[in-house]
Amino acid sequence: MTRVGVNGYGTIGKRVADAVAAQPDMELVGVTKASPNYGAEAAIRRGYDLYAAIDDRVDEFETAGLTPSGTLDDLLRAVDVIVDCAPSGIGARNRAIYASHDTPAIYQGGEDADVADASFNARASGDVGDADSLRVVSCNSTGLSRLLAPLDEAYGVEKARVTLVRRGGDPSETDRGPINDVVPDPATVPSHHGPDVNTVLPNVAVDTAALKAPVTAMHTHSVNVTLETEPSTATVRRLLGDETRLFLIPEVANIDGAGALKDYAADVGRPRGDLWENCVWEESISVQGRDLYLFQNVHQEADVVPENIDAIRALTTDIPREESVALTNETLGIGLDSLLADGGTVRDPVAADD
Ligand SMILES: NC(=O)C1=CN([C@@H]2O[C@H](COP(=O)(O)OP(=O)(O)OC[C@H]3O[C@@H](n4cnc5c(N)ncnc54)[C@H](O)[C@@H]3O)[C@@H](O)[C@H]2O)C=CC1
Ligand SMILES: O=C(OP(=O)(O)O)[C@H](O)COP(=O)(O)O
Repeated sequence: MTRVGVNGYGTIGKRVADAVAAQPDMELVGVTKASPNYGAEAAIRRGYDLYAAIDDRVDEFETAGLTPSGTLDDLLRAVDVIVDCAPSGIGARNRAIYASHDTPAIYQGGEDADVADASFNARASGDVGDADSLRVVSCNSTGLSRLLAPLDEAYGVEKARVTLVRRGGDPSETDRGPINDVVPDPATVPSHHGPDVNTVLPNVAVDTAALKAPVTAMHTHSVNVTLETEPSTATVRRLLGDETRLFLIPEVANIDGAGALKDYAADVGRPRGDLWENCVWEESISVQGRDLYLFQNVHQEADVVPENIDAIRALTTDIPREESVALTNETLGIGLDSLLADGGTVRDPVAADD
């Protein structure tokens, strides 16, 4: 049983905590919060042991009636691995604390790649060897790595070009922007996403350009990949459809954007309406010569969560990657196979294309 702590119970941390608690081979020892806000109260209501992320704030928790089980140091003494889910940049500052306890650590994509011994994506990374720390690449890079790895293996990727329309902030981030604009962010090319993908897929040529839009639900990627061979549209659809962490949205489902996707996720019982899979519009997948085009959406709050679970196993056990992925998928319920997929309007043109 791997004893796990989560440092930073925010958007990512609370989801990672739930996912850890669902694993048969992991024990969630506790979670930290920096302040005794509604998130701290919710953690206690969910039955998680709450620790103060910052030593001298214990009084604040006590005053709020949320007496913590201890501080981050206490948590680190009780775990085999810590998952850092603190705000971007704080993870790098926490590194020395984890090192002082000799505690293996997993960091998130808001940190620079050199925060850890290796960057990680369950589908794309090679063996992590004897790494003592891993960094799960960002939500957008996770979405791109899951897509590009099978394409490169099957057909070879000569060059991928991706335009990312990023959500301005998460639904709870009222202070985020833009409010009424679409902003190149960064205005320079490439954005950090292509180089981030290369930390797990070093041999795949990928250029990324990014914008921010005043939406909160999901990121949208417009993808063009020049392949080294000329597969048919049908075979690419089949290849991507066989990937467990890619959900091919059937045309007949009439899901036209992030609003309907999140609605569907909630309707089928996903916790918090989370979509752990990349969501690829099946009818958008088209091959012209060696050029592949498609649109996909990425739920930024959720897609890195299963990757964190597989990163924990990669860091602390000898369980083979495929076994870990299968167990994570099974315990979380990953693999949205739409009941509509075989009866919809999309399959007919595919059959004709074969
Ligand atoms: N929100 C997103 O869309 C995604 C975020 N990430 C990355 O995940 C990491 C966490 O991001 P979010 O969950 O969005 O942040 P968040 O702001 O929602 O949550 C961070 C949590 O850390 C706590 N915290 C503050 N100071 C701390 C400290 N010194 N030590 C420990 N905890 C502290 C806060 O109380 C808060 O609960 C960042 O690296 C981010 O770039 C990665 C993928 C997607
Ligand atoms: O890791 C993320 O995005 P990224 O892949 O664009 O770096 C998360 O969506 C966090 O993005 P934010 O830095 O806008 O909060």
